[in-house]
Amino acid sequence: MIDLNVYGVVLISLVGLISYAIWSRLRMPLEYRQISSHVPSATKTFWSEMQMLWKMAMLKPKDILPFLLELTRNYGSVVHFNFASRSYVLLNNKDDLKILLSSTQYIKKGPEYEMLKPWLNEGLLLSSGQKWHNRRKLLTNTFHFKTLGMYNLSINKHSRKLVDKLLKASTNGNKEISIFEYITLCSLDMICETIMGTEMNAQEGKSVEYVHSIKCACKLVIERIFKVWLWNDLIYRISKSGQRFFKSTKVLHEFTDNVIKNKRASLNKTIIEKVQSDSTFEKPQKKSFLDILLNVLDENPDQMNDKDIREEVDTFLFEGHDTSSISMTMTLVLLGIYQDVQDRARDELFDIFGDSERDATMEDLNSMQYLEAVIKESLRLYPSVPGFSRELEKPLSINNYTLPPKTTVIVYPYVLHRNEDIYLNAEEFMPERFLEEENKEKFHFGYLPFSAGARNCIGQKYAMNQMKTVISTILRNMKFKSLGNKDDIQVSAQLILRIESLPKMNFFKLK
Ligand code: HEM
Repeated sequence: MIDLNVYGVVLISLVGLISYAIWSRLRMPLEYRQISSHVPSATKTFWSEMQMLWKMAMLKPKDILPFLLELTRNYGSVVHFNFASRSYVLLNNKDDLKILLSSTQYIKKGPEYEMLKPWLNEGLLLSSGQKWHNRRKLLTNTFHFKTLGMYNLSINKHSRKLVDKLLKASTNGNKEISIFEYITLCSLDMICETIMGTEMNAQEGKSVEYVHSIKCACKLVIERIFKVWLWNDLIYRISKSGQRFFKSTKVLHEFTDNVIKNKRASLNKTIIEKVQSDSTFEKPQKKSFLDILLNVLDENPDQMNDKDIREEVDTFLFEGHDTSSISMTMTLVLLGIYQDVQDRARDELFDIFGDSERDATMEDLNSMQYLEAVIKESLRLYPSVPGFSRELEKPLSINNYTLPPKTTVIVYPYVLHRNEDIYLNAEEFMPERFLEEENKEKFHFGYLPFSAGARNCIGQKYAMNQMKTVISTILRNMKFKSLGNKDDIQVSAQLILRIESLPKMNFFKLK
C-alpha cells in the first residue's frame, strides 16, 4: 500500500524548500552572490545552494563539526557558502584570523547571537560599538587579575566539597560515575558565589528552581539557533520551546534583580553602620564581582543603572558556567584515559604542596605549569566554545580576498585546532606541545579557545584559576580512571560544546 500522506508531506516539503531557496536568493544582496565568484564557495550555483539548504536543515548538532571539517578539507582555509539569505565565510587560517580578530573594526557579533538577547539583553557578550567599548573598559577593572585572588577562597571551598561528593558517590571505586553532572553543580556554586556573592548550594541539591531554569534556558537558546523555523520572534513566543525559554528567563531575571536589590541594601546598611560607629571609615570588603561592580559604580553613578547591572551579572553567569564545566569534564576524562599524564600532573602537585592539605594559593596556581599544559591541550581538542562569528560592518581584506560588509565570518576553534599545518598529529592528546617554546609563535592566532584580540574572553584568567584549583584538588586527593578511550568521547557543536557520549569514571581515595 502506498501511503499518500507520506508522499504529500514529501511533496509539500520539496515545494516549500524550492520556494524558500528562490525567495532567499532574490532577497540576497548582489555582493553576496558575487563573493562566490572569487572566494572558494560551496554554493556557487543555485542547485548547490539548494543542496546546502537541505543539508543544513537535516543537520543534527552532532553532524555540524564533521560537516565543517569536511568543508575545510574540500575547499581550503577560506570557504564561502550562502544559507537562508545570508552569506557565511569560514576562516581557518591563522594569518587571516589575526587580521580579523586583532582589529577593533570587526567587533559586531553574528546574527545568531540575537537569540540570546531576551535573556542577556545587551550585556558585554552581545553589545557592540561604543556601548561595548565603555562596558569592556569598566568591567576589565572589576575583573582584573589583581582581584582574582579574592575568589580563591570560595573556589577552594567548593572544590573540596566536590571531592567529598565524588568519594561518597564512587564508594572508593565501586561505582561508575558520570562526572559531568557533579562538575556542573560545583561550577554553578562557584560562579554564583563569586559573581553574585550568593551561596546556591547546588551541590547539596538546593536552589532547585534556579538551577533548573539556568540549565533549561541554556539548552533552549542553543536549540533555537539550529531550528530556522524558530528564528522569527513571534513564532518563537507562541512555540512550546519559546514559552519554556521565557518562563526560565523570568525566574533568572527575578532572581538576579533580588540579589542586586539585597546587595545594594546591605552595602548601604554597612556604610551607614560604619560611618556611625567609626570615624576612620573604610568601605565594605570586596567579595564578589557584583560587590566590586557596585563599588566602581559608587564612583561613576551615571555609567550603569540596575537593569544594566543585571544584564552583566546574567552575562557573566551564562558565559562562566557551562564553558568551565565542559572544559573541566573533558580534562578529567582525558586524565582518566592517559594515566601517565595523570601521574606526571600529580607529581608536579607533590612538588608544590608536598603532603600539605592547604588551599591552593595564586602562587601555587602559577606554578602548575604541566597541569596548565594539560588543560590547554584538552581545550584544544574540545574547545568549550566550538565556534563564534562576526558580522562585518566594513569590508575585510584578508590574504587573497576582500569580503563585503554584512558577510558573517565564522571561526571554529574546533576545526582550527585540528589544522595539521599548525598541530603535528592534531588528533592526538599531547600536553607537552604547550611546553615547547618554539610552538608559542606557531600557536599565535592558531589557538583560540578564548578567542583573541579586543573581544577575547574577559574571564579567561578566572577560568584557568578555577580549572586548576578544581582539578588539582581532585588529583591531590584521588586517583581516577576513565572506563573507555578517546574514541568513546563524542561531542556536538551548539553555542557551547555539548557532550554526546563520554566514558564513565572510577575514583579511588589516594591516602
Ligand atoms: C573554559 C572556560 C571559558 C572559555 C573556553 C571561554 C571562551 C570564550 C570565548 C571563545 C569568548 C568569545 C566569544 C565570542 O566572540 O562570541 C568568550 C567571551 C566572553 N567570556 Fe568566556 N570563556 C570561558 C570562561 C569564562 C568565564 C569563567 C567568564 C566569566 C566569569 C567568561 C566571561 C566571558 C565574557 C563576559 C565574554 C564576552 C567578552 C566580550 O565580548 O567582550 N568566560 N569566552
